[in-house]
Amino acid sequence: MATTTTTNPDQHYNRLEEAKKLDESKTGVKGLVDSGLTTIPRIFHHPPQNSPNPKPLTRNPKLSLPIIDLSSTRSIVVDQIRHAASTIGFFQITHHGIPKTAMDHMLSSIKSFHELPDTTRMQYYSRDTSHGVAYYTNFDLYKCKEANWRDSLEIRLGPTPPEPKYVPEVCKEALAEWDGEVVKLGEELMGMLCEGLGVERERLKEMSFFDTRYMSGHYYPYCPQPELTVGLKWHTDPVVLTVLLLNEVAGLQVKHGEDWIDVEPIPGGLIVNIGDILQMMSNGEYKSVEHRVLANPYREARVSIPVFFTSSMTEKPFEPLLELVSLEKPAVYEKFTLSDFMRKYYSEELRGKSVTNTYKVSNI
Ligand SMILES: O=C(O)CCC(=O)C(=O)O
Ligand SMILES: [Fe+2]
Repeated sequence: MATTTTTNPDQHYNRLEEAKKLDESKTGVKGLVDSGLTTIPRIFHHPPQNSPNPKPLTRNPKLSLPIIDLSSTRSIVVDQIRHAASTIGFFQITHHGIPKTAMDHMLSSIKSFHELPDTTRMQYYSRDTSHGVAYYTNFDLYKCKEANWRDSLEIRLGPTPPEPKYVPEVCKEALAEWDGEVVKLGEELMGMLCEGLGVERERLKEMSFFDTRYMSGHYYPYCPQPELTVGLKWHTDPVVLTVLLLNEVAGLQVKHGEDWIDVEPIPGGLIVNIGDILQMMSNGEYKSVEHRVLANPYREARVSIPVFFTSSMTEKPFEPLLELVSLEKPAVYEKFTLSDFMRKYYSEELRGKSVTNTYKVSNI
């Protein structure tokens, strides 16, 4: 029987029942907040090492993400991107060419979706992503040990967008505009990331990186006990590259050594981070770094919209780019396929670096 109980004998609870109850409400954690609850269900309780309290992980206020002005001289930008991608794995970009109006429009349409009346929102609730649109809470709700205080509206952008009938009306207009802008930016970033590695950008195109992209419109409502849970557990992104649009409510943290860096979004800026696939293709040169989101203690909802770029070649064996492999620097990763990688990633709850580790060449 799939029922899980905690190891703490005085805190037995039926995990599966709680998961089902939440799922069957079809209104996510937003629905829980709207019901006026003051304590969070047991399924959201994280062990202290995941959540910021009672033992906060050390935080160094002096550390911050590099900010890269894309309108600077190209060689300087390439150098800054290469450096950030090889160290902290995250950077913030400004003057990236996407109009502020398109960003604001995208953020407000996702917020509006999550704030639609329950009965309207419920019609979209599903864990089936085959139509290209799915609204759910916690993609790994039935697999994870502890759930996150967030809901998501996942939308496939390419190679084929979903049929319009599946796309919530409040998002339609913003979405079309956003995809057009973000694809151009993604291509530009990828060109510069390749240049930083000394690799022809055509090499990544051959692998059809970038034809597959999807976005998640995440919504982190107010949490009445933010010290007991998280908005999103620490993880790395199982993709090539992520471009992340955030509203002004704080919460994202990036791991750097033993520190967690608070990400402070600049109005009009975007966050970029390296995914696991690019880490492996770059033979470990670029870093896919662990990050997490704290539970939102503010009445104002936190909205975040990552666009994930990846490839549609799910069965093609990938390996670190040969240009980056030499006698002095042998391949760090074995051949892998995206389908095998994704199967491993989703077979367990978010679990940080361990999936890329499974492809590490054992003798180095
Ligand atoms: O909400 C955020 O700021 C980050 C979301 C994220 O890391 C993800 O969806 O993979
Ligand atoms: Fe992420």
